Amino acid sequence: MHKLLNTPLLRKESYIGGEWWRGESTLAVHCPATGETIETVWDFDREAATAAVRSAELALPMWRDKTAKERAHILRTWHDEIIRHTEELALILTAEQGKPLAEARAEILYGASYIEWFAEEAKRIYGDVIAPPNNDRRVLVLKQPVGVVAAITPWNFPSAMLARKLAPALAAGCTFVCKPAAETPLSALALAVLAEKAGVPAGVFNVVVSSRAREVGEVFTGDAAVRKLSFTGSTPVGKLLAAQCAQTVKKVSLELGGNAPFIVFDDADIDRAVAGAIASKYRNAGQTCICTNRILVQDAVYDKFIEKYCARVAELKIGSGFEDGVDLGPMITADAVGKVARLVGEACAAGGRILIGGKRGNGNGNFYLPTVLEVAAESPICREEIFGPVSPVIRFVNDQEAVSIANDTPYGLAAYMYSRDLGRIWRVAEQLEYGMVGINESGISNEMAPFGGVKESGIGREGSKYGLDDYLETKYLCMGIS
Ligand SMILES: NC(=O)c1ccc[n+]([C@@H]2O[C@H](COP(=O)([O-])OP(=O)(O)OC[C@H]3O[C@@H](n4cnc5c(N)ncnc54)[C@H](O)[C@@H]3O)[C@@H](O)[C@H]2O)c1
Ligand SMILES: O=C[C@H](O)CS(=O)(=O)O
Repeated sequence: MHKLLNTPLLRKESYIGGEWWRGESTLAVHCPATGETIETVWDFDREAATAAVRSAELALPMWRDKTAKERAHILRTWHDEIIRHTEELALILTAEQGKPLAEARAEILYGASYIEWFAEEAKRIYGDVIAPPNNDRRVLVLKQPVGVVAAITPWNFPSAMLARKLAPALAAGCTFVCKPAAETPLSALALAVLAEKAGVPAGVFNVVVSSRAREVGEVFTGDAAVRKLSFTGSTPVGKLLAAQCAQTVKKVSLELGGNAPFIVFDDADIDRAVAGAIASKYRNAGQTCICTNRILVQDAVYDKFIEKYCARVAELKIGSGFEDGVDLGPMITADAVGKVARLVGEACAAGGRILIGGKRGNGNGNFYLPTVLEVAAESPICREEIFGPVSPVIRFVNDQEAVSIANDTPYGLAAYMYSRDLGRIWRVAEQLEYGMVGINESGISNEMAPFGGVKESGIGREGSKYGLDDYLETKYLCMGIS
């Protein structure tokens, strides 16, 4: 395996209460490009999850009572340590998740940007003094940390999705326990190494690695000391966890699945639209929540778009994320490849036509060729989150048809539209039932913007000035002064 093995950031133990825990059983972490085992890590269960919650509960008063400036300094130091170790973190990420190194480096920097952002926002948590209804009292509002936060994160961005949660939580004065995806635990453990180095106090940040997700989830959602669950993952699991949280009325942040439409109108800059669609569709081999899931192209420019788009797809290079010049790495597992193959087969059975790709890649890795197929809006592939390198393309006639097709899904995370008509942009963007809309731009993710969805794509926002609210409680003080 790549030279990453010699980095002290590579840990087997889970990080609980400021200690590195060794367990009684292990789980293997595989390289999706080759199938080889890159590391075995200790595999924990509900007891360790409970111990982590107790550690976070014990550390809460100390962390909550630090000044905002003290918390900000520690977060900023953590950010600086991450930046200093970007290359090692990126190598670990590519090894366990498979994405090209350039994307892995970008993810590390992207996650670090949330820690930097909320180190700054920590000092901007404001309350209110409100005009009283009577002169014998004063009305005040305090913002206070929610308390112990539990997080469960996915394998597709194993570093950034964790950073996007821990940053606002710790900035607000909360303490934090998390369970990374069992496919990609190493990135979270590497962040814990740097947390310790940056002076994050024991018990403030805890990482529990487990193959028994349900067990750990039952602790995180059931323990009354946990006052908030922040989950990023599939919509079905998000629904299950939210229901479990209801028993103790926890706050929840849910960043769930997507079914992004990418709408190309007849007045669009076609070259810009092609570039935007390639970037949005094939990043992380199509395994991102905001990947384009359906491409809608207006009749008058359909043939021109298809010709240019397929030419660009044909140039995409797939291979190991460690290879120079690779555009697409492997998918996370063989099952993930199987799901994509099933969706393509169903689309073809329903009348879809493959224009390029449509089959598994060579070698023993989890590869699927970048694929474009023409489908009807009703095709089964348009109903599911593909989460793979496949572009279904749909032809439409008028604006209202495009909006109707785009909104015809339970999901509402990201949508994209390309047009140069200002009136059309406003009319369509306001009608799209999505939390985020890219207009002539598909690179929409950054720490300064509120990331999140509507409908069955989630609850809450991550990043931006709005992101801190999800980790704060509002307390009203009515002070009699007579
Ligand atoms: N909206 C966003 O910001 C965002 C970001 C990344 C991924 N996602 C979504 O995540 C999905 C892909 O990630 P995934 O395959 O890891 O999703 P997943 O829902 O299968 O797993 C996500 C996490 O939940 C855990 N988990 C699974 N079942 C659980 C249970 N019963 N109890 C407790 N924990 C459980 C997993 O171990 C993992 O850590 C896609 O749907 C994608 O759209 C959304
Ligand atoms: O997969 C979901 C991620 O949130 C995508 S991004 O890294 O935020 O663009």
